[in-house]
Amino acid sequence: MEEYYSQLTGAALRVKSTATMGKGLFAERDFDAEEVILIEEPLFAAQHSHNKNDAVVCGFCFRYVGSIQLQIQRKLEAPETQSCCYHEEEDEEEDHHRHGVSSEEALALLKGDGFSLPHGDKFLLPEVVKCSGGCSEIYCSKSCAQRAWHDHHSLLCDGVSQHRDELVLFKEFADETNDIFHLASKVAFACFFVLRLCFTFSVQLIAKVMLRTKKLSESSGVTDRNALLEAWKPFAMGEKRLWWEAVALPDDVDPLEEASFRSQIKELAEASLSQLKAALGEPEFAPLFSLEIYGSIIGMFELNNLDVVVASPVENYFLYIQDLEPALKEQTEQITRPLFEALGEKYASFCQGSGFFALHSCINHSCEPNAKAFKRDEDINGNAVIIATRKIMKGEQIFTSYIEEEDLSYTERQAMLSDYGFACECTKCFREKNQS
Ligand SMILES: C[S@@+](CC[C@H](N)C(=O)[O-])C[C@H]1O[C@@H](n2cnc3c(N)ncnc32)[C@H](O)[C@@H]1O
Repeated sequence: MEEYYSQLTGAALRVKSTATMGKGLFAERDFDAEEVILIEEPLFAAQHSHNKNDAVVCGFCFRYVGSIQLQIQRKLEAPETQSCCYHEEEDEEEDHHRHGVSSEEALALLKGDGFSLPHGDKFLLPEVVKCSGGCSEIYCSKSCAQRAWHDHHSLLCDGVSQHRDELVLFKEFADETNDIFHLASKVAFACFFVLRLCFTFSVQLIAKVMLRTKKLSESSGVTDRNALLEAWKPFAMGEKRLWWEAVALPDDVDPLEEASFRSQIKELAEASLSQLKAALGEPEFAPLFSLEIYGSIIGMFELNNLDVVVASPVENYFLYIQDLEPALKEQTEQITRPLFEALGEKYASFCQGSGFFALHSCINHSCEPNAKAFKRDEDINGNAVIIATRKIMKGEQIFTSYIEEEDLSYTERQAMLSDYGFACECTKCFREKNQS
């Protein structure tokens, strides 16, 4: 384990076992407060499907692409209720920000002959590079397109896949799972959302392992079995539990119904696995398609998934306009105001996804953390960035907080963390537990 992680950490960090929390990430040198501890690319990641109109980004590194004009156009074209997190109150609030300019009117302006967004040249974005296989995936550069292709996309691209129909069926199955649940709607929603995410992730992970296995057995001549074990290594390291055992029991499920809830989830995984087998299963990869492995892949996401967030250049653009000197601002807003008004709250919506990060997922929780995930202005892609929140000395373990409410009481914090499936063993909890 330490050897595998040492290839990823470099000299400043180390992954090693802890007494009570499994493995953890440790500082191998001092870090100053506010210093960047880690910048890490995801092993795999995906933009949430409901976010695709809010942010047009590279399918590999999540950088915004095209132009500010294209980004605004996509936001305006998005159907009103496309978000999975649709809240009526938010929509009402959004309406207050609109002053009678409809999306259609704003789009007509944007697409009008000779329209050019004032000061758009101060916010240049990389040109859109289309997938060479002919599907709808887009990238910010040829290099990202090639990396995605070799990493997983050559097995999944609609334009070239021999199993296109099966992949579509698998995806549709995930999309329709909310009908399968007979329990309360909140439960259905939570599991539905996880399963959709897991569709994207499991196919990406499995395609990635298959392609890497093929490459390893071609280049080094090792047996398929050994190559498969080597390709699986990054995921073998991730903390895993079977999904149907790891998932927290939702509040609205009667504890007496727990066994039935877990067995429904297991059946769901089983059914989705048979779709996945039809789409990607090749005999030499049979071990990847067992229910135990599939359940633990989904369980690993459940335990280790991290948000992928990229700030919006559209928000920065409108902030820039707002800060122009008064005469220029007035002149510019003659053109941009209708767009701003039609966008409403959407002007600030940003890129959202989830990802699996080899090192970030080794960071344990503390209710008095010494680090946090933080994006600086220059962090314009989906990489995770961890910074120190105080001076950290060589040898200390790096901790972030998994919850936002670190000031709550011991009992309240433990209750929140039980949703993550563990009892917190951090120094603050240890102190407070012994005081009470
Ligand atoms: C994202 S993983 C962190 C890495 C993990 N320790 C490992 O071995 O892979 C989260 C898991 O680490 C353990 N963990 C993290 N913080 C903890 C804490 N404060 N107290 C006890 N266990 C903790 C729990 O098992 C939790 O489910």
